Amino acid sequence: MLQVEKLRKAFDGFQAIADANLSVPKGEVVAVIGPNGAGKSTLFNLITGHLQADSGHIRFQREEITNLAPYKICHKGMARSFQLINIFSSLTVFENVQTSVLAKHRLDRNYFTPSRKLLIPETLEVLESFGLLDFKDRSCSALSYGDQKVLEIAIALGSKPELLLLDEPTAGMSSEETRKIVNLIKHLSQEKGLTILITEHDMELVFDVAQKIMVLHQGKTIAQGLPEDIRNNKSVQNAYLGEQNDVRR
Ligand SMILES: Nc1ncnc2c1ncn2[C@@H]1O[C@H](COP(=O)(O)OP(=O)(O)OP(=O)(O)O)[C@@H](O)[C@H]1O
Repeated sequence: MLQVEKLRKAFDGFQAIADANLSVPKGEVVAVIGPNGAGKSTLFNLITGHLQADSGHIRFQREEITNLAPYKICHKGMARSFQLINIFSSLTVFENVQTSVLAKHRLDRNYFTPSRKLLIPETLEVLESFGLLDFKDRSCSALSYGDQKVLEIAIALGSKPELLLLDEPTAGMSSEETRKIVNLIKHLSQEKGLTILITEHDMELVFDVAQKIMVLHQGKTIAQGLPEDIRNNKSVQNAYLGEQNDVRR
């Protein structure tokens, strides 16, 4: 579904992505792991068009999407959540999800009908599937951190994507909130057949949810394969030596 080939990106001469290669098969959960500063967020920003690549290729559903604008990539069926929660905190839970459902149907610029009257059943359906129906009229700022993250994923899915990118979805979460996100990822993958690309420092989570793992080190893909192969890979173990997150744990 997604192929990244020989991708490169430098910031003022610093090669943040030096040679990234990644293949995400349809229907799988694929994790990108790597020590701090390996280039995981930069890679995500390149894939979603939030950064421009210097060279290399990104193909989504066999179509070249390298350096397209983020909204064009989104309309092709890719959605993401960010490392820091990215919701409109002054809007209600319902309004946040409705905004993304409207965008999917390209009704966010409909000047003739008040947008709050559009696509109500579809918005309610998304809220229900995420267990957020009871909170629909609440201001987002009143939600717990964990529920805000669930809401952010619900917003991303409001656009009915084929591929969902999750950038460190459990950063800063309690173990209970983390469990909720793990269950959500499994549900979206197993029940809804969604393809998911995730970056995460929590190795327990990665080995629990991912069918395939790609390891990034100093901007280069150093390994890509089944979780067990990655766990036993010597270069991966070396890349993690001295790091807080030991891949063998
Ligand atoms: N806009 C930027 N300008 C300059 N350098 C940047 C920029 N964005 C990232 N970098 C650098 O690129 C490298 C990779 O950063 P990136 O955030 O992609 O790593 P990461 O693997 O996501 O790290 P972490 O796990 O800590 O989130 C780092 O050295 C970072 O300082």
